[in-house]
Amino acid sequence: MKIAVFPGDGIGPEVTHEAVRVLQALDLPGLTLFEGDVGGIAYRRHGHPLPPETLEMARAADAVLFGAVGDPSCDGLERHLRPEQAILGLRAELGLFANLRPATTFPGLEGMSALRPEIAAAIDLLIVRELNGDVYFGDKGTRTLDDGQRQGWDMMAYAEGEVRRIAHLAFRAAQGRKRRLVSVDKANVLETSQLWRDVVNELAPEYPGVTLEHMYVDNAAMQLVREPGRFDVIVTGNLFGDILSDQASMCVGSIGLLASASLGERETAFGTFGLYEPIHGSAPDIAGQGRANPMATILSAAMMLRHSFGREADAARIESAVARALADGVRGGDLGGEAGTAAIGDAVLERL
Ligand SMILES: NC(=O)C1=CN([C@@H]2O[C@H](COP(=O)(O)OP(=O)(O)OC[C@H]3O[C@@H](n4cnc5c(N)ncnc54)[C@H](O)[C@@H]3O)[C@@H](O)[C@H]2O)C=CC1
Ligand SMILES: CC(C)CC(=O)C(=O)O
Ligand SMILES: [Mg+2]
Repeated sequence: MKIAVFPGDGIGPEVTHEAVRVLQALDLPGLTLFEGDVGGIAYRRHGHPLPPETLEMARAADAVLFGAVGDPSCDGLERHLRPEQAILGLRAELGLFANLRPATTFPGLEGMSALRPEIAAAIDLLIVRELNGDVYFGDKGTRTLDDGQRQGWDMMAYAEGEVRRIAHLAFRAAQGRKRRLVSVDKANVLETSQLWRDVVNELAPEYPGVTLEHMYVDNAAMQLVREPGRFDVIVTGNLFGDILSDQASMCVGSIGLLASASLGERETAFGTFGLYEPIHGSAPDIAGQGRANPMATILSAAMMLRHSFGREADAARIESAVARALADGVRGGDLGGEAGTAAIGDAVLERL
């Protein structure tokens, strides 16, 4: 079991450290961890946010545990050298087209939701976000118009094959859950979205047991806070999925709680190769203070054991330890409490 660990910037190393402690406590057979540089730290050490040796390390591993990248001091760099290119590059180079972002209420935490507790209590949804296309990967630039103004532009595009593979994955995910799929787009305005909707509709007859609904993204943002319990699986593009998942995190209680798995088609001896990371970023505002909540990263390690190593029992063990810590009142600053990063890690370890 070879795991490449890429801590990255800001709170990335702090939260990754706790997730590694949890993995090490599980007595996993043949567990080998190796660490690589990504993001701003990699730019400073190697002149590039995703150095070739880091990419090689990812390719040689069975799974990647990723912290976060992003450093305000790098925001003035040319775009291809910015820290964020590390995660975009890994997703593209490793063919990780499917980003699974589950959001489920934790018992006892309903009061921490930004929503009323009785509304938050019903949340149990999965956002399936396409991760290799959309405006994030289209051509982009800044040009000067005839009247002398600067204009920034980014191309949004989806090929039907890209939509088809993520839609199949989402239909199958819905089959294994409550069999309700909501496809989120902006087909009333965008051609990209109209194609998305057409392709999803073409596949629907292959999944007769799944109820398919289409929803415009503006309405979806509203429904997510009005009645999040109505959602089971949401499938959407890269940009909309990025935004809606941060929003879903506050419906549950904190961005420090939501994990993710990024999967492609590569199979290893143990399961599907994947990259696992919290949905949050490097949080420069709290970095270096030991205040970050590591639960999202710890829960991402659980997703790794499930999807990349077929170790459901170990995954469930971690998830239940996190849930029990929360039920026992262990709260980071993001949840109105006093527990620091290491104390939260300790609390999870004690309950494993
Ligand atoms: N996958 C990645 O590596 C991502 C990187 N980023 C990058 O991270 C940097 C900061 O971006 P922001 O927009 O501020 O988003 P962010 O997710 O880093 O932080 C947003 C807010 O949530 C808080 N927060 C985030 N994670 C937390 C945790 N585990 N515990 C407690 N509080 C937490 C932060 O303190 C901040 O107030 C940027 O450079 C951005 O590009 C952003 C999102 C994803
Ligand atoms: C930093 C971005 C590239 C991505 C992002 O915000 C995310 O994946 O959640
Ligand atoms: Mg994001």
